[in-house]
Amino acid sequence: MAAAVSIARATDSTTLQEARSTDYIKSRLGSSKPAVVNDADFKIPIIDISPSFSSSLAARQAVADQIHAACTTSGFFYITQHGVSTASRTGILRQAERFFKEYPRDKKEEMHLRKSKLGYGWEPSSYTSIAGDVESKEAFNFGYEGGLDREGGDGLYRNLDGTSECGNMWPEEGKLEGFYKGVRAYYAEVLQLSRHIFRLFALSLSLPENYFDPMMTHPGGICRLLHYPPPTSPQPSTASSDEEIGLGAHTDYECFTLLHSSSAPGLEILTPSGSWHRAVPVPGSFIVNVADFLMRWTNGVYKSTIHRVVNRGSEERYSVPFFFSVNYDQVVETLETCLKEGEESKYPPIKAGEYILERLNTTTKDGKGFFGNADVVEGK
Ligand SMILES: O=C(O)CCC(=O)C(=O)O
Ligand SMILES: [Fe+2]
Repeated sequence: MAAAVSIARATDSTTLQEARSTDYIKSRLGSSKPAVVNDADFKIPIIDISPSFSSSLAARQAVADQIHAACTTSGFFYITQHGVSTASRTGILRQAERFFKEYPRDKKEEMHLRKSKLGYGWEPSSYTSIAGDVESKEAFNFGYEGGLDREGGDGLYRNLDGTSECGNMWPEEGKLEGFYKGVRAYYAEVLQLSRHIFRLFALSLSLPENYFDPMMTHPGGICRLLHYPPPTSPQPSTASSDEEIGLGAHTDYECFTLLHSSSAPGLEILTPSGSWHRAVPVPGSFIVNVADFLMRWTNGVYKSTIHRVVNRGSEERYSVPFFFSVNYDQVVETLETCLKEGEESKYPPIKAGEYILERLNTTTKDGKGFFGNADVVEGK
């Protein structure tokens, strides 16, 4: 991989109209023949990653090989025996529920998304829309800050837009006691786990295990608390054209996502034939999915698969995706080892933070972002 690249255009821009169509999302995922040609090959394996904590390289490689198989087919897999404590996992879901149910509405308004240049803060349902649907989700978003990282970085962390002041907005401690403590305990653990998994991704691509280490010295990691209320009317048990969408069809933008959720299902993954596969929560696991950077590094060999959320049941669904990125000032460009003789990269180089911010901004009505934008309400 070239050490320095000059980028004529910072990103391969997404226009608002383009960003609203599933066909467009698909087109962003490359045009080469997919490794999976039918749904029968589409698997979401459950991978016990305990051997990856072994001192034996062969044991770590064996886990990485299972990751490789998942990433080249569905782009999704569950991980178990990952080491993140039950206390943190239970704690973050409890804090999510408290925030959505107990934190006063006027206080939520004070930390509204439109006050953030970075997509952080309170995101009321329907304020944003990823694919033009009216979405039932309500969210709270926050990013990396030193206090959330047990290992500490190299001190060079920069926001998505290159600025350096902390952009997070937190609920008032007196009004939601213990919220930050619960969030920090969880974030610190999933950040550490993500660093570990990123090394497994390197092994999975036959790269040295520490290949990506210089790219995660001050990594970005956006964490999202999400609430999907039960639908207002009974939903079909399988996909139809008129369901109440929790979160519209999309791919994730970063390296990979670690998803933790309550027991209510909702995540649906687009299969090669175009049907929606329901990924039920497996107790104690995380769902891991390949996101766009890994797709771009591998020239599409690793699948950044379209997914969405529909709550079809009668329970509230809470979920907590953690979007692990490389350093936001890192350029992501196709790995030479992933290009066959004479093959061209399908993806121009991009700067990590700029790409993520641009894609986040397309979830607003005018495509220009949340900041200062009072009128972003979506709906068809
Ligand atoms: O809530 C979920 O289950 C998935 C959320 C998701 O896909 C996202 O926020 O990117
Ligand atoms: Fe997602």
